[in-house]
Amino acid sequence: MASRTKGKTTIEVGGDGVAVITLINPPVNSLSFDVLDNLKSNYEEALSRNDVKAIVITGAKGKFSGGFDISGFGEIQKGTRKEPKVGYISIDIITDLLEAARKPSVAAIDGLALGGGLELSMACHARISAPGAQLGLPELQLGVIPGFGGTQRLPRLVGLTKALEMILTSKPVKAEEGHSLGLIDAVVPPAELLNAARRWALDIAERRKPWVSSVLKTDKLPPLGEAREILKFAKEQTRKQAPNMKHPLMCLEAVEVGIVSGPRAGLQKEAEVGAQVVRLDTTKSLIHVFFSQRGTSKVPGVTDRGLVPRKIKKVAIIGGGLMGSGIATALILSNYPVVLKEVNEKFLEAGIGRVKANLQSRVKKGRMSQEKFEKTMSLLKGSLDYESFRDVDMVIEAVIENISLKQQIFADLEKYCPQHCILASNTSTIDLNKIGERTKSQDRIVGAHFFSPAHVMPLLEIVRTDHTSAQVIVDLLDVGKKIKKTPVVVGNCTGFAVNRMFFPYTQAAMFLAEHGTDPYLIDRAASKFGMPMGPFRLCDLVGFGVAIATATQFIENFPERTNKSMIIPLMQEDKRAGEATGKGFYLYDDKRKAKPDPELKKYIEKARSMSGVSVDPKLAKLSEKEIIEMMFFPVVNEACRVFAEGIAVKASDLDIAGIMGMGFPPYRGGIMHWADSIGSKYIHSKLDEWSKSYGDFFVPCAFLAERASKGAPLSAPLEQARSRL
Ligand SMILES: C[C@H](O)CC(=O)SCCNC(=O)CCNC(=O)[C@H](O)C(C)(C)COP(=O)(O)OP(=O)(O)OC[C@H]1O[C@@H](n2cnc3c(N)ncnc32)[C@H](O)[C@@H]1OP(=O)(O)O
Repeated sequence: MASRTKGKTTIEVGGDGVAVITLINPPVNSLSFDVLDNLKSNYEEALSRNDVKAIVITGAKGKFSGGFDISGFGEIQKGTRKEPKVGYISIDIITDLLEAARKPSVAAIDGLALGGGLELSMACHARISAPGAQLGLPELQLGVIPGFGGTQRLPRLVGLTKALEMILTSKPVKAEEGHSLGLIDAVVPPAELLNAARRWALDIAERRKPWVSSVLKTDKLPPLGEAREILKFAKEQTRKQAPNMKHPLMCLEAVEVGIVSGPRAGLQKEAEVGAQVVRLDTTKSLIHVFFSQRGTSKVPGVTDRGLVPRKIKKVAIIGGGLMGSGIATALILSNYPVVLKEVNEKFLEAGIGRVKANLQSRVKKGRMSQEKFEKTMSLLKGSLDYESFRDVDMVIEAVIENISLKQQIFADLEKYCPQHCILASNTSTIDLNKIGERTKSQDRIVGAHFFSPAHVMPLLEIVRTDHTSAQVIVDLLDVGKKIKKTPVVVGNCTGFAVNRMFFPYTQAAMFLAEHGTDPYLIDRAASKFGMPMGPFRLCDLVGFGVAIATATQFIENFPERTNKSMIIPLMQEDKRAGEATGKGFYLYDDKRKAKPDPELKKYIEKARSMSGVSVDPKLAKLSEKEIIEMMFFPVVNEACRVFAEGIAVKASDLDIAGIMGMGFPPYRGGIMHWADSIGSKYIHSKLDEWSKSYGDFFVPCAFLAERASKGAPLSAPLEQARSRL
């Protein structure tokens, strides 16, 4: 059992005969076991008291509930909490005690009702909401299923198709949409919420309003044949979109049982499936990702010092290329006024044009109104000089990767920007100490490494040097959150965390191709493993220019463990440089669809002969599992180095960096979490074996060797405070 209580509920009975039960468990009133125990006692009290005619359930401080306390799943997985009897919460408490009670209840929803929170409200006999509240069942995203009756009640309230959409996408709807769907009975201003809910509850008690048990509704359900077709289609889509996960299909089974055999059988099935999914590896990984993602903005020695983020009122961006314009888009979308500086009118116009195009694509997709487009664009000003930099609070430099150019820019910035201004660079490879060499402002120099396209990709690497002040990091963490990025704070080194960890991924792929493994098989194996695309398709997407520039940095900085391959340079000589040129490892049609190219063999054979490599019969016949190991164990090896060097504060930060920056499948929990699921001993032994046959690229690092010798997890914190940060 958990040692301290987490959250509670209170009950207050008014003169009108309404008992108001309030969920209290900051910050999101999650439904911990303690809250649920209290809720049960308060409900029983309300039902037994003669002065109570009806019940209202609400959440403290403007939030109904963020759902079941997710850490409870972790406790069950680790065995530190005894699992409640199957169906105890969803059937015994929520259905038989709450919904079947002889006194009506109304949910008064403000802020959010997610997961178990929405499910609890659906068991009430009506739901009143404040405008804008978020309503959703995001459980699948966490690897679990709606387990408090959501698989049964949501289809009965909003119809099967809409319910499946909400469950399968995990996307919430706003209260207003919920109202039109039939999920919410009335939307009222926040100040009137509680009184409106009290009146509604009394109206039900006195039969002036209908007494609806959602679980017994049938009017929104399609006829059985149609329902089976809808479910069949949903299952097919799910198998296609989430082939490596079991829980979405298990969830659909619970929905199906409810429709075919009735809600009681459905609730029972949901409870059984709910208990099973908690033990799945994919679920453990997704829950790890939930907490790790929130953990990235907790940086020891920085965020625990009571520093308050300063207000960033205006930001300047230098360079309106792909990155600069993407960063500008991300900032204006979150209401930051931005000055975009370029070297001449033509480039400036092109940069502003790119921002415009980014926003226009939202308007086209119906995700932004024309009015909002104009308002957002009005936050962007162009400039050809530094005059407008005199009142900016932050500058982000996003020019080409040229050290002396960057040094000049930072020296200029020091002259023109106010003393408090944060001086950030979006460099992906260059040492920040070198960039700031010609200034005396080292404490306010920081890396703000965005991933392309910057207004879409969710990761922001915040790179600090030994001199960057904690205040600057706190400020940038706050900006990151405001522009809806997941920030990860990392140390200064070539490639920082993401590029450095994942460089061996492409390196290993080139090595295998040169030694006889089919590149298209490699890409297929990577996609099946869960990567958004394989390494060769990725090289085509980023373009060979970028691939060669990055490789050069790595070869210079880590010569002992880089595998030099001529495949890409040879293709580039022939003007095939990736998707932008219509061909690279693949051929591309007008719709950018990739098709394998038989000509590729020619380049690989030539590269092979230039490097004096011959086909290795063993490597030419690798299974998909072996391909994955040979590509990802070197990634694990580099991640270990990054961790051991203190470039990342926590192993879980590397998990998030890889998931958000490279698309490593979240249901594998991130690179370090995945490695630990395999075991340091096995990974070490494989790398060791390959290094003996194939050279230094595979040599396991000292950190990995040490952990393997002890059988210790790779993600365990460093024993000594060796962090450079
Ligand atoms: C049986 C049931 O069907 C199963 C369930 O209900 S599973 C739970 C379903 N609910 C969810 O998936 C919602 C998860 N939470 C969220 O999406 C977001 O936290 C939110 C939209 C509620 C709020 O977002 P935001 O304001 O950005 O705050 P965010 O930083 O994410 O969370 C604030 C804190 O609340 C915690 N938290 C949020 N939801 C939680 C939950 N359901 N359980 C436990 N902790 C939760 C976060 O871990 C974080 O803690 P920290 O401050 O110590 O890092």
